[in-house]
Amino acid sequence: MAQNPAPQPALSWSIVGQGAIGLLAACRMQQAGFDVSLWLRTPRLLTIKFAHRQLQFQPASAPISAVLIPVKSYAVTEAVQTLLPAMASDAQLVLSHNGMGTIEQVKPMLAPGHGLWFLTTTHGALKQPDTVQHTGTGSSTLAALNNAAKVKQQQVLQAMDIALGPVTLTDNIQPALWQKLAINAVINPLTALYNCRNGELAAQKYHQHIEALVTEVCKVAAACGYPMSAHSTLQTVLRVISSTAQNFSSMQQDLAHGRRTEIDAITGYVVQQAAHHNISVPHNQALLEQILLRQQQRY
Ligand SMILES: NC(=O)C1=CN([C@@H]2O[C@H](COP(=O)(O)OP(=O)(O)OC[C@H]3O[C@@H](n4cnc5c(N)ncnc54)[C@H](OP(=O)(O)O)[C@@H]3O)[C@@H](O)[C@H]2O)C=CC1
Ligand SMILES: CC(C)(CO)C(=O)C(=O)O
Repeated sequence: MAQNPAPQPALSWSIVGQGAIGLLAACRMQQAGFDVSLWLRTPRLLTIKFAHRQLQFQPASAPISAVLIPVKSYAVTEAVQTLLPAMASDAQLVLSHNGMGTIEQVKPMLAPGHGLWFLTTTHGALKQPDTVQHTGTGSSTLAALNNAAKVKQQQVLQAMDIALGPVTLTDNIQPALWQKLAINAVINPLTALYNCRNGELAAQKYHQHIEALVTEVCKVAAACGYPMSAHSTLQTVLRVISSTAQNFSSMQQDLAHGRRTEIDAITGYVVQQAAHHNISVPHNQALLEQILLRQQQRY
């Protein structure tokens, strides 16, 4: 007779940084009873206000058994490098960020027992000094990226469902990442360039440009083995423009505050993959150059 697998004991979780998404996840997990600590550049006790309550987090200490890494795409490999000496031999690592390219960089850094995951989310969060706000209710897609992850699936899924759920577990994260990439490759650079809220991109004057960007991303996705319909991807992008109309995108905010953007992992990734497959992407190429120039002037 088939038996249900024995329930696995909950893991202790560490979360990297004190950014918006990481603190949202940390607060929700602590409120649900999880043992959560923070991996900060300077280890210390951190008090954060969330939903009218003050929550306290201890600094993470070795050995780390599970870690959520919700840092900007360009900060992922350095974060993993600094975590490695503190990680248990069967530690679980969950990457979570906008943009692409980090999975290939992180995989070879890990020991055979380290489980690797990717979680992509549509939740929105805002960090202000000592406070984190849940600014947009969303959902997440999660996938195990190696065999050492599959062994701990039940525990990681249960924790991520509390942190940034509801979570859909998938065998292959790539289609979800390409869909998110198409959204970010349109909204982020355009709002950064025109210094506007997401909703302003619904104006007719931007429609042709958006359609051209989406068509190029879909051609590149197909060449990479993830075909996406240009028509339905465009509808998805327009839906996100409308559902996040009042938001300033992360790239608009980064440029406005003189911070480094994630353009390399978003439009840069599209252009790099296009070159690899000999596909012409003039609209994405031009946007990449414009944002890099703005970033150089401000960062
Ligand atoms: N905010 C949102 O609503 C959403 C964000 N995302 C994506 O999620 C990712 C994270 O976003 P967000 O939370 O806004 O980003 P933030 O930059 O606000 O947060 C990242 C945090 O991680 C810290 N950090 C980075 N590297 C290390 C390290 N090696 N050790 C310790 N701390 C480190 C950063 O510190 P420091 O500043 O010192 O580098 C910062 O506090 C991004 O890719 C973003 O695009 C996706 C959906 C929504
Ligand atoms: C979906 C979108 C565009 C919401 O603003 C986003 O992910 C971002 O700003 O980085």
